[in-house]
Amino acid sequence: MKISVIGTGYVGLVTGTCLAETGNEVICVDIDESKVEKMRNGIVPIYEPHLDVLFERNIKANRLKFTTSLDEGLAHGDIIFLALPTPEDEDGSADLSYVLNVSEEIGKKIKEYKVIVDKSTVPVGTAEKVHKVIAKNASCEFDVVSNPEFLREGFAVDDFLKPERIVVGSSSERATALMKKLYNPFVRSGNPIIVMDEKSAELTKYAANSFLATKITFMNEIANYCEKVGADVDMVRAGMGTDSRIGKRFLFPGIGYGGSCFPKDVKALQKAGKDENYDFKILSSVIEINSSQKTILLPKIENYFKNDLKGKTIAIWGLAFKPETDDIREAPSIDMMDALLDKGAKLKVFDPEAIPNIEKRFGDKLNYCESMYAALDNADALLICTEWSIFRTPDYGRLKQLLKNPVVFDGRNLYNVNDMETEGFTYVSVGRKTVNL
Ligand SMILES: NC(=O)c1ccc[n+]([C@@H]2O[C@H](COP(=O)([O-])OP(=O)(O)OC[C@H]3O[C@@H](n4cnc5c(N)ncnc54)[C@H](O)[C@@H]3O)[C@@H](O)[C@H]2O)c1
Ligand SMILES: O=c1ccn([C@@H]2O[C@H](COP(=O)(O)OP(=O)(O)O[C@H]3O[C@H](CO)[C@@H](O)[C@H](O)[C@H]3O)[C@@H](O)[C@H]2O)c(=O)[nH]1
Repeated sequence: MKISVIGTGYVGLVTGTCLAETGNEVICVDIDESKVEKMRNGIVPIYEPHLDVLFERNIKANRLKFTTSLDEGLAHGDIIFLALPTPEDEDGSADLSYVLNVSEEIGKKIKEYKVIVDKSTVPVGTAEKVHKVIAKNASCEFDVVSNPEFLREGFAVDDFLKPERIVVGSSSERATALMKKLYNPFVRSGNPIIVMDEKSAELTKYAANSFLATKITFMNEIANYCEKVGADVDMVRAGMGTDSRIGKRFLFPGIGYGGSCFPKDVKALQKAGKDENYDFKILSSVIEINSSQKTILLPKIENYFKNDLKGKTIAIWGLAFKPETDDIREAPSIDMMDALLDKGAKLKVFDPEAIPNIEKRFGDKLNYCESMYAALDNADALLICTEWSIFRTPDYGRLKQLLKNPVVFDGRNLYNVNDMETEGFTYVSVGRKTVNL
């Protein structure tokens, strides 16, 4: 099939590449000329595990192409995917300007039947708006489908190739048949393509993200309470998660959720509720709790240094909003670094992939280090913000040798509390016993 993808970010590039992988001819369109130039030269512009192999082989096979020309993209695809940003607007709602502006162009430019597929995360009613905007100028038939994307950064290729489900919001039999033909190769193991109306599809995405953000936030509250009463959140998590009605996943407490999706999507659903005079009380709490959770370790760090962080050097491991990505959008590390800098601390930071993006945000305010151990040299304490695998089994001897004080503030509960106690570290984590303080 001939496919065009408009917007070549984390979602668009993965979508385009994976659809080329099943034999489709794909053109990806992006307005960012430098990005398109890189991709034309065979460079993947983001860090996403396993994407490079598929990317390279589909470019070689001539199934995956890149352009800055919307005209070229629209002429090519029978199915046109919109994978455009829907960032948070000032009032918390989703900014639909990218989606609607491109839709307006689509209306002016298409000359034969096309299926326009919205893959961006958008509020209920957007498919209808997109349809109207295109219809204003369109001289041919077209259908608009809502097809929310559920991939996770860091696992995006696997999530796309082996989805647990595919949601298709469509009221056109013709468009639904094309979507099924396109996606059947991805659900051969029997996972469903769930067809529903457009509005329900749009809400499914916000509901799923808001539920997951709520699940994490609930565990963060349990963790905070564990500290008050001397319970261990790891034990509570194990005890709860084995109940299949609750499930083991997304129960990991820490310094809050971040990323390009949960924070903005929870706020967008809350705002969409408000617009209908519906008060999503649970979402308001989730937003509030997550905001304070991001800096939950700050008072503990201040307390350790007797409320004087001026001139103290803190080493930070992990800056991306989660492991296996270079994405720093809404990363808890940013809140922690802003707060620590504000208190006069100096920061030596390390992340396997996110330093170029962090450097754009913080410039020369941070000391960027080449390795996790380089960050520790002469630092007064270590703070862990992201659970990259390489941090999981550190050389404790080296840690003690390099740090001025053997103290670790762990925002992701990476280490066994008893091991840290035996090794002689002062160890502060989330929802568990603090040792050697
Ligand atoms: N990142 C994720 O993990 C994820 C997962 C599921 C859904 N989503 C949703 O998918 C959408 C895209 O997210 P993303 O993370 O891929 O965004 P992104 O910011 O990584 O990428 C968006 C791309 O669109 C391009 N663009 C902007 N305006 C354009 C235009 N007029 N024409 C062509 N290209 C244009 C940008 O240059 C950029 O490359 C959002 O609605 C997001 O909420 C994201
Ligand atoms: O038990 C957990 C799981 C996650 N997180 C945090 O939650 C955030 C989001 O993590 P994750 O969901 O793994 O990453 P995303 O790539 O943001 O993916 C989410 O957002 C995407 C964009 O909408 C959706 O497509 C995915 O299904 C949804 O999981 C990160 O800051 C994690 O550190 C926790 O704190 N505890």
